[in-house]
Amino acid sequence: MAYSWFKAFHIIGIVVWFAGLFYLVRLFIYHVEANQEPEPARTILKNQYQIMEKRLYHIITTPGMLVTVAMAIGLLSTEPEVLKEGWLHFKLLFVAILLGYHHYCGRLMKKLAADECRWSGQQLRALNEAPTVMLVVIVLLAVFKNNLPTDITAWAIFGMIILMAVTIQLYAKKRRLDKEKLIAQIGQVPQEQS
Ligand code: HEM
Repeated sequence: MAYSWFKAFHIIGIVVWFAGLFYLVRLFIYHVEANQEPEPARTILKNQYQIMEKRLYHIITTPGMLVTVAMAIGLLSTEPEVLKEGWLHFKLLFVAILLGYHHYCGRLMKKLAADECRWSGQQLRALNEAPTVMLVVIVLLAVFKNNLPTDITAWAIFGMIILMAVTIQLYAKKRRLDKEKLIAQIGQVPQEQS
């Protein structure tokens, strides 16, 4: 029974942790792109994003991570023989990378606050794909364990995920280009009239 409770809250922790990780880097993107706004909007937006990032990191993301890890320790102490299984070793490798990513997001947040972040919006968008990859790999390892499927269904699902990711990226790019075009047009209107 204790094992099921640990597992349930392990999964709840994961949902909270990832919600925080995904939204945090999205806020970083808005924060960096606020530099393109004229004053006083730039300062107002940057200050607002800074507050939102801090709250999200300290009140949602880090507690989500702590619940996930604490419940994982509960799972392992209830059934220590799981520690000998190969899938768990692979999973722990990816979890270690994820923890590194979490820590790095905290550092980026401080750099943004100090106006020292050198990442562009485009680079941050690419960075925001990293937790998706880790989520997919870790969940597949946790569910399939040592029997990761390699049949046609598995490849079809994998292909669909890639297709969805590419479509989302292309759509986001199109929206950015449309916005840039609109800004350029608006910029030209007063010049044409004068
Ligand atoms: C902190 C390191 C972690 C450890 C030591 C750990 C360990 C475990 C263990 C022992 C189980 C129970 C397996 C079972 O009974 O079938 C489990 C379940 C699970 N873990 Fe983790 N985990 C960790 C982090 C994560 C992370 C970061 C994710 C997601 C990204 C994750 C996703 C899952 C899922 C989805 C299950 C449920 C699998 C199922 O019931 O089929 N775990 N974990």
